[in-house]
Amino acid sequence: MGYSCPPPPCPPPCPGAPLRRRAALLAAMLLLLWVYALYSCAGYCASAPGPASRLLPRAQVPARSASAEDDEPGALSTFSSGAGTKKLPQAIIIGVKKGGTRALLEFLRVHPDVRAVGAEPHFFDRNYERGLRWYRELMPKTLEGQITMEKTPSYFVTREAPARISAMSRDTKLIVVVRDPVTRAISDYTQTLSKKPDIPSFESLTFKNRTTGLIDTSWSAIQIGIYAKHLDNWLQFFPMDQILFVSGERLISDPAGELGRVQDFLGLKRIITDKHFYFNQTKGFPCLKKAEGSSKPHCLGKTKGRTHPNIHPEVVQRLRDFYRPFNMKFYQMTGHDFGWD
Ligand SMILES: Nc1ncnc2c1ncn2[C@@H]1O[C@H](COP(=O)(O)OS(=O)(=O)O)[C@@H](OP(=O)(O)O)[C@H]1O
Repeated sequence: MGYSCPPPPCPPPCPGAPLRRRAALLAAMLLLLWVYALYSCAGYCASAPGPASRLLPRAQVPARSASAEDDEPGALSTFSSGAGTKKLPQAIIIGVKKGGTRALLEFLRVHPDVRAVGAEPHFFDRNYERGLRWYRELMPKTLEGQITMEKTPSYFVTREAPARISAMSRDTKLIVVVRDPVTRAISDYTQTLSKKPDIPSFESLTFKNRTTGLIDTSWSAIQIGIYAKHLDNWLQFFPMDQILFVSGERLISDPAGELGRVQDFLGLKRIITDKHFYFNQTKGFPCLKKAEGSSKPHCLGKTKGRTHPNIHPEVVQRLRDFYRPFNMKFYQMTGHDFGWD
C-alpha cells in the first residue's frame, strides 16, 4: 500500500504539500484562461478572418442572401474560401426585374476577373440599415485586379438607391438590363401567377378602367417599365457614362455580342466570346458550354424562360401605345434605340 497524505491539516511528514497545492492552483488558472480564450474566439476564428470578417460575429452574417425571391441565387455557388479579401462591389447590375439580370450575371461569372455574390443582397433597398460591413461580408473574396459584383434588379426602381450607392462609392459602375416593357410586364405577372395562382387576370390588373382603356400605373408590373422616369432619378447622382444599358433581347439573340460590350465597360479583357455559348433547343435559350468552376454545360433553371400566358392582342396594343412616349424618351436619354416600337 503506498503512502498518501491524509486530508489537511497535513501532518509534519508531508513537506511537498504546499508546493503541490500551488501547482494545482496554477494549472486551474491556466485551464480557466484557455477556456476563456476559446470562448472569445468562437464566431471569429472559424472563418479564417480577413479584416472584414472580424467586424461581425458569424451568427449575424447570413450564409446566403437576405432575399432571393424566385431567382436562382445559388445556381452556381461562389467558392469564397481561399486567398483574397472581401471588397465592396465595384460594379452592380441594378435592374431591371425580369430583364435578364440572372443570365447576365451567370455569363459574366465565367470571366476569371469577375467574382460575384450568387444571391441578391437587396442591400440598397431592404437591408441598408445593416450597414456596409454586413454588405461587404456577403461578397466573395477577390484578388488584386478582380472585380466584385452583385445583382439586385429592384435597385433600379428604388428611390433611395442612387444616393446610397453613390455614398458607398461615386465610381461604382452600374449595369441595367432592359427589355421591352410590355413583355417585361407580362413576365413579371407570370412570376407572380406562379406563386399565387388566384390573382386577377393580367387584363384586369392593367386597366383602371377597361372601357376608357386607362392604364393603372400604380401596378408595379406597369410602373417598372417606365424606364425614362427611373433613369432620371439615377442621373441625379451618376453620369451617363457610368451606366451601361444591356439589351435583354440581344442577350438572348447574341449573348457574346452583349457580353463583349459589358467586358469593355468593366475594363476587362474580352475573354467571354461566342465559344462559350450554345443554343439549347429544349430550353429555347442560349446556355453556357461550361459554367464557372465546372466543366459541364449550364442553362438557367426553370424559373427563367417561363411560358407566358396569352394576352389579348388589343391589351398588348394598348400597352404598346402607353409605353411608346416613355420608350422614345428613354432612347433619347441613352442614345440607343432598343427597337421595342
Ligand atoms: N440564357 C437565358 N436563359 C433563360 N432566360 C433568359 C436567358 N437570357 C435572358 N433570359 C430572360 O431572363 C428573364 C428573367 O430575368 P431576370 O433574371 O432579370 O429575372 S429576375 O428579376 O431576377 O427574377 C427570363 O424571363 P421569362 O422568359 O419571362 O421567364 C428570360 O426571358
